[in-house]
Amino acid sequence: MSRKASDNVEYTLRSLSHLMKEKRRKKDENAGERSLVAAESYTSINSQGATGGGGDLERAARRQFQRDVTPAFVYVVSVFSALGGFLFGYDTGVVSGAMLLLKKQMNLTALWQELVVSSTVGAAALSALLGGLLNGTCGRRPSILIASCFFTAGAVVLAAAGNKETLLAGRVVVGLGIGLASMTIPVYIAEAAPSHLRGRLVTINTLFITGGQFFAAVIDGAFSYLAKDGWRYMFGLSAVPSVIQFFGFLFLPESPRWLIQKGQTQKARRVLSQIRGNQTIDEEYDSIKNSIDEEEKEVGTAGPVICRMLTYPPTRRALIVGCGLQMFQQLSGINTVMYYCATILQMSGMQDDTLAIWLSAVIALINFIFTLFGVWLVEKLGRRKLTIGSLAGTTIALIILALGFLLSAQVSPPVTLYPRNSSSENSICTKYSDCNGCMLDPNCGFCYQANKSNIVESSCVPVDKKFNVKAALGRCSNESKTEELFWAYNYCPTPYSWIALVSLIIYLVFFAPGMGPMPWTVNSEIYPLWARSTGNACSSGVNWIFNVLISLTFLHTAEYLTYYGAFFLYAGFAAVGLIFIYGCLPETKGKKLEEIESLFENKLCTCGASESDEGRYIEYIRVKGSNYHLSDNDASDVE
Ligand SMILES: O[C@H]1[C@H](O)[C@@H](O)[C@H](O)[C@@H](O)[C@H]1O
Repeated sequence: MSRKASDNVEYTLRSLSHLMKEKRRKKDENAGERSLVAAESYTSINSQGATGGGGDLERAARRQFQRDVTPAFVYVVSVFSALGGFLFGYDTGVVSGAMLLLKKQMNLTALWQELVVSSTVGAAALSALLGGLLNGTCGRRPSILIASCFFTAGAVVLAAAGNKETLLAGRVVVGLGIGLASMTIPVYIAEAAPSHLRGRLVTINTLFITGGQFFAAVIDGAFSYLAKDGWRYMFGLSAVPSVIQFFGFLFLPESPRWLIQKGQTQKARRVLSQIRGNQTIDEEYDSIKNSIDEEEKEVGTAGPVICRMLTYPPTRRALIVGCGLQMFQQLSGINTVMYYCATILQMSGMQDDTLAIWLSAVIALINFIFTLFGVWLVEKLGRRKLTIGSLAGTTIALIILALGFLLSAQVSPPVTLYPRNSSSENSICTKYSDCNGCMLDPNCGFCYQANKSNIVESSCVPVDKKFNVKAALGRCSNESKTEELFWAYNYCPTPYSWIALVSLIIYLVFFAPGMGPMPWTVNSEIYPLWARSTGNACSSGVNWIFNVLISLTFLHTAEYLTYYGAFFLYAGFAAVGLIFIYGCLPETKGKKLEEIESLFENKLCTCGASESDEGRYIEYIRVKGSNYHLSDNDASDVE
């Protein structure tokens, strides 16, 4: 054995024996047992692999220890739950590709298209708000089972829909599932996870949301070639994960915290032992039970939960932070980017419909990959730093996006050709003197003749409302474009269009790891047990309401404020959000759910717990500079 390795082993054994003595002295059974497990595994690894050198030993010990501390079952629980996140992402994402085919096959007017898209989001808002009641009274598990029934039923109705009314009904049913899943799943995972992994496991749910959005974009691309019934497959496929989730949850347990709250002691103990593996659960059980009893004494049990939450300062503050986070997530325009990225990409010069669909898939993939970064970063940086860094980057990206559009608007090509006999239909568009004005009017498109990338002659003409891909009359009304004649609907040919594409990517690189997942993660942890369902119902409801508001108003906002105005507006919202989060979001990393309420005891906006706070509840054994996270007790034990 090398000198360095033998030093390490000796040092470790001394630390461990010291730790065990301390533990025995304190007669703390739980912590003592856990240390023993770690000590045994560490010593056995040392005796087997001493030749491997200090680094290998340390890594092996850490791996062994993590296996002991985190049984695989909690990962199984999280992944099955996160299938609900996948369906949330899939069902909100798939509609844009399905719509391209549907509007032709079912002759959908603009109003019907808008109804089919936003009915889901509206229903999600409603069911998220009502889901709090279901969660509180029936439990998390039945709520998830009901959500998967909604997902499956919605998928079947949509895939079989014979008319637009059935289509609308199917989208509403799917929306009910999305809303219920979006508020229940983060809570369920947070209540089952051990505190040192909670952030990571809840963030996996958002990873699945973005995964669902990416998968939807790929399915949209693949089935877009099946012009006749491609949309049926797009919608119907979502029945597969929802059925898997349903059957999985028949075997998965109820949240132990909910069971304790409802007084189902034996069952709660059984579930807790099941998800904590070979660790003793007495300490965790007692701390949950005590905190419920104390809260009941302090807040009482009379009256509706929302009233108690609003009159009790810590939960009122938590609610403001939780709803604020969800509101600013949507106000920073993520869904404008996700729903309209094909349009935004077309504006940056990609004229081909299929190419735009595939590029949307690339954008969704970027969102997914960078959410994965969030999963990795959340337990390293903590929620606060991650959210602040993410929103700061998002704000800058929005400003660049807006500047890109501003620059494009300034060099917007002028209209040079006006029809000689302007009919009434024509006159809506003849009032525009350049492409920018023409593009912003949904009734008009820009028809231009280009000669080696120079625009020679151009006019603003009414669009053929049915397909948007050609003009209703005059030049460009013939679908077989001549070589030099181009039709630009919703965009203008300018040399600065690439800025939109680049800033869209920067936007997602910053948004995805922090502002995407953190509002969900933080909301799953900041409320005490009695207020958790209601708190999450309210904040998820706020998320969906602002989602509808922003995505429904984007095109109108762009019409009134122009595109750069709209993005400057979102940048302004994001900047206000940054101030709010900087002032009000405390760090919850590593804290037990029962400890988090204390962060909201002081008046709002003095938060931002320092790293040194962790000394209170994180125990380390130091092996020459390497820290092994052992238990959630007082660090002074090992000093
Ligand atoms: O956290 C998610 C995620 O960032 C999605 O990409 C977005 O579409 C949702 O609205 C949001 O809630």
